[in-house]
Amino acid sequence: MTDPLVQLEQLTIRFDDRVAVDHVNLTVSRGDIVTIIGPNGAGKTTLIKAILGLQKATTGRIRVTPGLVVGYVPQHLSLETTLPLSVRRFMALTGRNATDCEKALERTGVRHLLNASIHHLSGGERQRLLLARALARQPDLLVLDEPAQGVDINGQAALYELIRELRDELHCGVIMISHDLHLVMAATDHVICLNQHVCCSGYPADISTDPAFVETFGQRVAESLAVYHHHHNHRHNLHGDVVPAGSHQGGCQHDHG
Ligand SMILES: Nc1ncnc2c1ncn2[C@@H]1O[C@H](COP(=O)(O)OP(=O)(O)OP(=O)(O)O)[C@@H](O)[C@H]1O
Repeated sequence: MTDPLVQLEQLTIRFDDRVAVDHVNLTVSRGDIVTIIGPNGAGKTTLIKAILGLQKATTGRIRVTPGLVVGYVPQHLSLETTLPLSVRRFMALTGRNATDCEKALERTGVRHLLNASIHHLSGGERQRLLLARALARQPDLLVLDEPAQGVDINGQAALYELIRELRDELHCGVIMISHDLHLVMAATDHVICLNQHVCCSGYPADISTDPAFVETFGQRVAESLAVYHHHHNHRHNLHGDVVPAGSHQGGCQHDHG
């Protein structure tokens, strides 16, 4: 099924005179797992915030299916550390009943922590709790901002596997930001390499061999993911600005074809 949940059309977001997101087209449908990769400051979180309705478009359109239920796992969770807060209470803040909350915790593998203080959770446990909170809403769309941060390497693979399973069970769409390139390549249907604008996008196997990817992430990363060459019509520097073809400024090189 290809029910579009979110469509971005030529989305551009500027902060003063700086372009954070530049003419991005993107569709997330039910059943999709779309992963956004890109260097620091590439506009990934800004793009996600636009999908969540937390950031206005400067130009372009953000279309969201009416009544869309979104489950969001943020990059940072700021909590008042002096206030005691158990996992049970944290989950109750979703407004879902205890059974739904416990089911969600069970599904993400942290039900045994029900009475633990959320301030004492490990990085991996915290991510699974945040995923359970998102899951308790029975979302149509899961939005995950670096879901595997603080998770050890074995745990990362398991977490991405869990995300795939949840996609299948809920038949939801998933859009996530990730820096774990190897795991992303294995666990994603569609990758978008963002550097303000979309440098390259497609199936993981194609992206990993795209020169735009090589330019953005460096030769070493690219070599570990295999490389092929195709046509380019421009380059851009490390700030994401387009520079004329043939220029030797560092950055990402690609076409929009
Ligand atoms: N509210 C804001 N006001 C002004 N500038 C902002 C605002 N939010 C983000 N920016 C700028 O927009 C650019 C993109 O930021 P964003 O957080 O989207 O990048 P990112 O790709 O998620 O980076 P990272 O990988 O480091 O998390 C950055 O230069 C950032 O400083």
